Amino acid sequence: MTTPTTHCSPSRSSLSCCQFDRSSQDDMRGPAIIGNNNYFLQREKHSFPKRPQVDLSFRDIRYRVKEWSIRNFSIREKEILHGVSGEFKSGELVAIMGPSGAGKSTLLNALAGFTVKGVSGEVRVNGKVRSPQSERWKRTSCYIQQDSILRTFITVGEAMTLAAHLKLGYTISSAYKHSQVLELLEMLGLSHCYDTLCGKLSGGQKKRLDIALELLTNPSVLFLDEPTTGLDSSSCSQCVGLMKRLAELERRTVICTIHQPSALLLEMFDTLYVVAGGYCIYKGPVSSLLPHLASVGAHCPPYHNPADFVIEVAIGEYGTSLDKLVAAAETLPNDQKRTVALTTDQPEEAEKVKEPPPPAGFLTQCYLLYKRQLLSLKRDYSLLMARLLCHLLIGLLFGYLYKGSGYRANVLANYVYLYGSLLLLVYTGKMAVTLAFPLEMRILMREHFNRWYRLAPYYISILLVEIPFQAACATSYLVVSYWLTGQPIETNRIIFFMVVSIAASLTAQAWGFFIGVTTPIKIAVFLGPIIAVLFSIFGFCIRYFDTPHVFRWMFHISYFRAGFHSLLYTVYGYDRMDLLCEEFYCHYKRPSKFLNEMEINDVNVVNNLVLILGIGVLMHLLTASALWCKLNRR
Ligand SMILES: Nc1ncnc2c1ncn2[C@@H]1O[C@H](COP(=O)(O)OP(=O)(O)OP(=O)(O)O)[C@@H](O)[C@H]1O
Repeated sequence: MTTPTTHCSPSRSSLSCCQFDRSSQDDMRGPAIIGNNNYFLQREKHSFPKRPQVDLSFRDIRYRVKEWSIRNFSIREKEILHGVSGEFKSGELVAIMGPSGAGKSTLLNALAGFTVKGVSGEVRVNGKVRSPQSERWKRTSCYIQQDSILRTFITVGEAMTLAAHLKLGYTISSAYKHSQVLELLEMLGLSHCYDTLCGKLSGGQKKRLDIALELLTNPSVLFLDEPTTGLDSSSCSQCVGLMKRLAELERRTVICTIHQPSALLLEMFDTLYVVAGGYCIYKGPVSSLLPHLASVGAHCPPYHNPADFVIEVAIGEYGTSLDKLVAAAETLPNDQKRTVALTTDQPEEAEKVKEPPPPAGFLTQCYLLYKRQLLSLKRDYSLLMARLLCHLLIGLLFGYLYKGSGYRANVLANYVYLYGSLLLLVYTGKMAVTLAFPLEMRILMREHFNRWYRLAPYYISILLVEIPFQAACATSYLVVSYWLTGQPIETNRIIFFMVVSIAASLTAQAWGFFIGVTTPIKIAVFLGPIIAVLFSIFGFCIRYFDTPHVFRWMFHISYFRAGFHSLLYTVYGYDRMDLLCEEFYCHYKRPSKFLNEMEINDVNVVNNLVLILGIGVLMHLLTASALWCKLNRR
């Protein structure tokens, strides 16, 4: 494998950075000047499977959310979109505009099917009612979020190749997929970044890579949430120019939300849909915007940017009320353009339409996602190394502090060592994933929604990395500290000790996944430790019969208690011989005496192990269910 570069370099393509810079300058001169020098206007070779053209219409779209009102101490319903309607044709570049908080992203999310909960109304695709969850719709469309969410430590080429394998499966040859990848990268002006790490791309390049990744299946409808936000004017023009080209070639429907574009950029859009306060105040061609506003008494001053003007009108700066604008928008004629949907009257066109190849199968998805995880970790191993080193160092420290406590009759020191060890393994197992997972969520949301893979392979690929690593960390700690503290060197005891400790650590990790998935990061930070401590006190220095009745159930479900008692029994049970007494009298010279007094003289280690692992499996199932709900019940 080639070493990834940290900046775009001319590799695998005749196109160079110098050409890119020149094209950027061309773009700044406006759309009319974008010529053959520009990457984005290079001819598409049409090697992608032809996809159906899609006309999208929507009626009475409403979005309601339930809000908790502290003042009234009740839940109230708030309507954000108030029954908007419209129609977007294939081959059109559509801009959804409006003041901040008008409902642009909400409308885009509802149309894309990204938001389902709370949305009512009807969306039709080529005249047929669309279900947002339908597989057919998901195959036809893609949704690109505002923030570019890419894995920073894989290269552009690797990201594209992996996406191609996942999305296009293995029914088509790797050579064909590679040619698709190269063609798309060339089309989007990213060929020279093939070996560049995604994290090192510029904002504009990231946006284009986002688009390239989704274009692999050649979707008919592209939804983009504020694709130009955060870009300079040159990159904005490039981005809108690219979207325009995507709409024109193959007559895709490209719909994006946009913040106050320049007059030049605005002209590149075919259709404008202006939202204010959750209502539509204009829908139609860009060229008809100013005449329409003039008809309601809002005259655009000369040399004023129409995009700025319509926003100013929407927020009432020209004295035109929202009601008047909404009423005027309702009188706008529907688009009379011919519907270009592929229906039975166009059999030869319809014949050319192909379903994209089936995506990779379950096991292949697991393998590819696992490979991606490993690749990222290989390049960014500092965190893993830190985790491993910390375990080793703490093992040395504990070993030093409790040196020899394993064979001495000073049982209390060993008792504290065993408790501390388990607490350490529970904390490190839990917190590492509790905090890391919320960051993963955004990538998962985007890729899962765009049908890259299913949830189960994704989750399995994460576990295939996290479980062995946590087990390795725990082992490194246990080996060092077990030996230094002088615990009994007997095969069975060593095996039980290691297995129980690692199992408890992995179950804590499962809890960590669950907390990370179900709670916001700020709450997860303290909820994780609180739960760990809560379960740990039941079993440590408190006996079952001393525990108030109301808390006794905690004994039965505490994997910490099960783990701790099993460790004590493994070390002191199974008829262990007398401990070394270096003083005149040692109360716990006989290990069985200690176990008797702690009321843990009949521990069944295997049963406890089953309980620990059972809770771990249960937590993973609950995590997967919570993830499924998050992904599918938005
Ligand atoms: N789930 C929700 N709960 C409560 N309010 C919401 C929710 N989703 C959106 N809103 C509110 O709806 C309004 C519209 O939000 P939206 O994100 O669609 O605005 P926008 O036009 O895209 O704004 P911007 O341009 O600033 O991103 C905002 O006032 C927002 O606070």
